Amino acid sequence: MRDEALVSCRGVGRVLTAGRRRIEALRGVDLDVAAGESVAVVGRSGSGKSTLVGVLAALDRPHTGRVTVGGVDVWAVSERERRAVRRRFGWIPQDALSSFDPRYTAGEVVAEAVGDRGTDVFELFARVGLDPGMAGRRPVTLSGGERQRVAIARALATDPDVLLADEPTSGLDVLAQERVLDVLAVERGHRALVLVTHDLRVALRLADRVVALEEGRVVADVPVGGLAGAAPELTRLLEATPGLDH
Ligand SMILES: Nc1ncnc2c1ncn2[C@@H]1O[C@H](COP(=O)(O)OP(=O)(O)OP(=O)(O)O)[C@@H](O)[C@H]1O
Repeated sequence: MRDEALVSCRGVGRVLTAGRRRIEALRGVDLDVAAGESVAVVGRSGSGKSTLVGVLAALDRPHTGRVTVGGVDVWAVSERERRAVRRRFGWIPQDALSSFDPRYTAGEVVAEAVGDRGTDVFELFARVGLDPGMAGRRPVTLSGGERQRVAIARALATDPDVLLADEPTSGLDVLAQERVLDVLAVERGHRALVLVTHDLRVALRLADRVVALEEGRVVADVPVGGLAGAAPELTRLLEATPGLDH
């Protein structure tokens, strides 16, 4: 493990089963994320990106290997200690709406995450570019992009060391995507960011490093500056991304 790694995976494997099918969703994954570092995880559908995020956040237990967060071996400690590890992560799901309690207003969704921390909910709304007047609305009445920004405000409510975003702009129109990316760009560097994306342009804009998965394996782990001429998986993604100069 590099000394500066905040989150570290070594030899991580995770097997999922669907009926009789046994899927090795992750195989021997080694990955380090340093404090304040921004890492994009790319790869085609089913390559294991979401599974990796669940393992990084200490939510899902790997079947092989080890995950450490801040030097804590996540699955070797008590459940209580693991919960403390989980609080270091802020989770921005792909589908914000289904992650909200339907009984809550947008403000209540964020207030619940704030808990007794004393952070101002309206300030969090302003930070993600939402009119504080929206706090009284039910998320179902908000646009997709606004909901996603509520999810970011909720993730920021705990002042996490790591923001985990799983396809945070999927299904949004271009303008809404831009707004979400702008909000994440402000957080970049202040805390670590692990961003799952299909879109290499998003990776180039927000990440310091790009990690590519293929069939559960890390096939490339390169600084953004060194993308051109990198591993074949990345080259294919670059070629498949329209409008990219490379
Ligand atoms: N709950 C589950 N039960 C069984 N298999 C699963 C489950 N979730 C995912 N898988 C399988 O595990 C593999 C990795 O899935 P994962 O969702 O991590 O990929 P992904 O790269 O995030 O895909 P996508 O880009 O489509 O979200 C895939 O083959 C998927 O079909």
